[in-house]
Amino acid sequence: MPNIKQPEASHYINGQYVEDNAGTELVTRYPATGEVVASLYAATNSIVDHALTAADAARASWAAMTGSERGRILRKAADIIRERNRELSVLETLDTGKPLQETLVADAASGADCLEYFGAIAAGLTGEHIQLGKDFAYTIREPLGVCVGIGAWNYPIQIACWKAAPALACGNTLVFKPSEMTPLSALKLAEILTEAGLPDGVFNVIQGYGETGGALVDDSRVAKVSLTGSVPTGRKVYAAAAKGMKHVTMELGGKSPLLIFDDASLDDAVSAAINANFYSSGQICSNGTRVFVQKGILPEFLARVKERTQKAIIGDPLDEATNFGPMISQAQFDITLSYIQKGIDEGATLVLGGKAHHKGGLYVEPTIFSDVTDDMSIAREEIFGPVMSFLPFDTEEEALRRANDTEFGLAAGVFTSDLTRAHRVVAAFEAGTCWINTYNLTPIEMPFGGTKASGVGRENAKAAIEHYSELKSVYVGMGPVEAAF
Ligand SMILES: NC(=O)c1ccc[n+]([C@@H]2O[C@H](COP(=O)([O-])OP(=O)(O)OC[C@H]3O[C@@H](n4cnc5c(N)ncnc54)[C@H](O)[C@@H]3O)[C@@H](O)[C@H]2O)c1
Ligand SMILES: O=CCc1c[nH]c2ccc(O)cc12
Repeated sequence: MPNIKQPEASHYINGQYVEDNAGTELVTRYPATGEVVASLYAATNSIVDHALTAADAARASWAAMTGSERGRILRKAADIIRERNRELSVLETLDTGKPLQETLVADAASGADCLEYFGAIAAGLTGEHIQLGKDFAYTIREPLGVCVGIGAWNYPIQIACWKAAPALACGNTLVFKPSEMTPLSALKLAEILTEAGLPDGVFNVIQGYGETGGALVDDSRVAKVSLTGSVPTGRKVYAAAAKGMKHVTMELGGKSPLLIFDDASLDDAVSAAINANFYSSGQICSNGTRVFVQKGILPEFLARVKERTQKAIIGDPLDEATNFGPMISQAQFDITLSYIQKGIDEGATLVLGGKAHHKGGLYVEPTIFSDVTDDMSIAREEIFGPVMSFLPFDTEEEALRRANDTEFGLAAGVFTSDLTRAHRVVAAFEAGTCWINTYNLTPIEMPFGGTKASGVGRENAKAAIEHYSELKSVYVGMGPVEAAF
């Protein structure tokens, strides 16, 4: 493991590192070997208050700057992230265990894209003029105030940027709490934003477990909460935010369907099914883990997926040849293996994998099940691990009914060469993000988010602006004012 410089302290508030070693210790380990990467402390009440006080104090002057001024800082931060992509990617690999081959292209890079995108549109965030005869109205687009971001562990810097960039572009300030399992890259983002010229207090990072997140959500100074996490956490955070009538964005879990029709380009569909289940060792919220395949092509499709999956290079995530890494944590490793056992016990056929990988560490083999039925646990519950389930279907109507028969609604995909069918199917999907003849592409220019239990609101694209600002309506009477008496 490369020697990484320990962060100067656990938290970043008001443009500088801050420590309070009265907090609970928070140790982050390299999932490939269990070696300690860094040792930090969770926020005490005083750190939570310090961060919120800083964000509240910075609010007025940040909101008073022009969009162009704010945008310039975000774009500069994007440039610095790109210059330091390798260093940030190594850090992300150490924290998450994801292959460097992935983090070099998907994590900080997506964060930079996001800062650049919102940096570019910041100057154009305006209200509108509404002519009403001789009277008129106009709207003023205002920031919400102090926002709180709470992150999951699978895409730490990407999640921090997907929240910070739109929040800051709209003139809000932010306190971000990364997942307790991946605390490091958000601190680097804070350093970079300061270097890019961000005024102190506008972006703050504090570490902690769920209770720190809870303390942030409950604070009366907070106007908005954006959570990326599981559905059970989402329910708690949404309920707590509702007490204070706060705005929310909820980016939660999923059990997304991927429908492969018999007229699909099989090579493309096989690649998509592999990406949709094994990229990041299956630890992606929008993964297409229920792969519905039309009966006629199922044997060949399954054979091709199996053959290609056997070529996965499982190894040290820091080796750029590795394309399949360990699970993030012992808990995620145990959960995944227990679902695999449930799959076997409930009668699915294990086609490939199914075991802890012989290399040791927290590796679970890429696993494929066929003969999966809709009622099985592996077809109903989010696993968040490398477990692909094949479900055969006969007709479009049947596939759609079964695809939608879930509490989740994050994402869905369809492979077919029949364009009419493709659009008909996505129109019927109960999911916030859909793909036709591809899967899991999440460019910043496209809104991302879920319906049903998978979430509320959208990240990225212009849609995110509506979730980080609100409109004040102003009616202008040009006279005279008439009254009944
Ligand atoms: N929709 C998306 O964009 C998206 C992206 C990535 C991950 N996810 C989902 O995230 C989950 C995996 O991440 P995880 O295990 O870190 O999720 P999690 O729900 O356990 O934790 C997420 C974050 O919430 C915090 N938290 C926990 N309890 C809290 C509480 N009561 N109040 C405030 N904060 C609290 C945690 O400390 C962590 O920072 C999966 O379900 C996955 O699908 C969703
Ligand atoms: O889980 C994090 C966000 C996300 C959802 N789908 C994808 C696909 C590829 C990524 O790099 C990130 C994500």
